[in-house]
Amino acid sequence: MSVEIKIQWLDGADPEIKLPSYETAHAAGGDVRANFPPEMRAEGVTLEPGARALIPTGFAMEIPAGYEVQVRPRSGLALKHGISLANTPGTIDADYRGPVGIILINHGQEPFHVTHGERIGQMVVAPVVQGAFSVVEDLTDTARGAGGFGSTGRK
Ligand SMILES: O=c1ccn([C@H]2C[C@H](O)[C@@H](COP(=O)(O)OP(=O)(O)OP(=O)(O)O)O2)c(=O)[nH]1
Repeated sequence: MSVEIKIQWLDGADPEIKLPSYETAHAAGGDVRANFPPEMRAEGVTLEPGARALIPTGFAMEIPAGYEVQVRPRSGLALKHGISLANTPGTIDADYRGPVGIILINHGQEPFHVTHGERIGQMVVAPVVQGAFSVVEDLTDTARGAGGFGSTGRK
């Protein structure tokens, strides 16, 4: 299934850069690209080891109510270069209309150069269920009870 996600290019964005794109027929995530303003296009951004940076996508978006967009790392960049997102998965709310940015972090040992148009993350559209949080005196008993944080061991 698909839902319409409206994209608006922001001032200074390069409209030649592709919109988030599904690279295979059943890809869950659409790859999203760095879209730098004109003054940054030539040099891009270099992330030193341990550094993080907000990388612009160049667009704002309108997600239908009842959905979110999750921004996730790309496994190839993670494996080869240690590049992830500092807040993975990033959450784009349906009522957000500001610039969408990708918070890259370099967990690798080498500087990583982000070029204009490079695919830096992937966007997964997901349904949202809001919780109706309420205070109660007692919670129902379960076999697990308070066991957690490794209580069942490692094997
Ligand atoms: O990787 C991200 C994460 C968030 N956002 C935008 C969309 C999202 O709807 C908004 C707020 O994100 P979030 O709720 O994660 O941030 P917050 O730190 O709780 O800020 P706020 O108080 O504005 O909600 O920022 C991005 O562009 N990229």
